[in-house]
Amino acid sequence: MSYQDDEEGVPFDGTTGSFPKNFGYGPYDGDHDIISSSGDQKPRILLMGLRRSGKSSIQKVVFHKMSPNETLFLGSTNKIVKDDINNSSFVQFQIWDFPGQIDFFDSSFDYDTIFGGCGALIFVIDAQDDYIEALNKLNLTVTKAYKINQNIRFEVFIHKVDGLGDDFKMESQRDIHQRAADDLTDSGYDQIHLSFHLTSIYDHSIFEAFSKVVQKLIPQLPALENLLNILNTNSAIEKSFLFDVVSKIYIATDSTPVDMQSYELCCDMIDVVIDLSSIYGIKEEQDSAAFDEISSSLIKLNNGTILYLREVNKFLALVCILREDNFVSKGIIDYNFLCFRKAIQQVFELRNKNNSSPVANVIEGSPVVNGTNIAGEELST
Ligand SMILES: Nc1nc2c(ncn2[C@@H]2O[C@H](COP(=O)(O)OP(=O)(O)OP(=O)(O)O)[C@@H](O)[C@H]2O)c(=O)[nH]1
Repeated sequence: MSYQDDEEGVPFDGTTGSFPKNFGYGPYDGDHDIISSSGDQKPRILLMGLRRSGKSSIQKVVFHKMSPNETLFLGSTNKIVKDDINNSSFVQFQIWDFPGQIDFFDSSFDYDTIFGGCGALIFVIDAQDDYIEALNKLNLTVTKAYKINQNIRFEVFIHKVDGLGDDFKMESQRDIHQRAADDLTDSGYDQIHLSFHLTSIYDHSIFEAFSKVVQKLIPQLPALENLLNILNTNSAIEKSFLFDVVSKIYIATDSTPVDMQSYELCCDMIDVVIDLSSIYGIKEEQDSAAFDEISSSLIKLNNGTILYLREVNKFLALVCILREDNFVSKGIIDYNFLCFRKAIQQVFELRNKNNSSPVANVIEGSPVVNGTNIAGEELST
């Protein structure tokens, strides 16, 4: 393994790491942006489910770096806990962690406000427990929320699957999926779409599932995916992820399927880079961070694969997987990366300029044409 601090990394336009704070996040369909009670435009993600299903643990592990074992000592949540995910992170939204014993007939809860401004609702089901009661609650929650806000995305985390064998895991998922769909049909809501994810805080599955939830709240996702596809094609890269460095959520990847092993490798690489930078990379006299505009790393695996990380801005890193034979043209890859980085910045700048302008919509729909990025520059092949 080799680690290198890329000294010749070109500072980007003098604006690297200084993207405007408001990235224009909103519901994916762009019909209306979510305004929180404080007036901020921030998508809201609700965490619901029965008591002890693992809601608070998920939030703490993914966004507060709590180790999974420490969650054993978490107390029960007895009121709605609102968490602003915006400190030093690209991923900006609010997570509302609900108490498991929430009663939908309690008049003290203002459901119009709660569901009205919500982007995604994650319902957590403990797969190690009997899930019949959880399915009843899921049905009640989803139908109630849908009546108030039809734009909510419903995500079901079949959680704590670390304790289950592979066959049992798949069988539980099939059974839960089937029963939940039947329940919705019985209550006359078969138009509601539920997405299912198998998760555990003891591996990367919870980060992967959360990545997918967050991606659906990023209006620029098609543009980002297209840019990654173009970068891959022109640089002989096999897989690339755009990571939020702090949470290790990937906010976009190219259109090839994600396999867990590649995702885990890339997460581990970010850990290695941050750890090494914290020890050797921080200059004492400056107030510098472990991840900055010259952060870059190259790891050669003994199976002829290369992991290549480059800083995109102070929140985002591009992590690529490619074959060692294709890395001979590193100059081209680096040039293409600079075009990619510039295009990404333009996507967000345009979005920020005018959230609802026709220009922003064009960019969401067709950001890149025939190997040319939206900056009009050709990528090298
Ligand atoms: N095996 C396993 N245990 C988990 C997992 N996630 C959470 N737990 C455990 O589940 C227990 C309950 O977790 P909490 O996060 O407190 O559950 P909660 O849903 O917030 O509970 P309430 O606040 O009562 O609604 C804790 O002991 C966690 O360690 C997981 O992925 N696998």
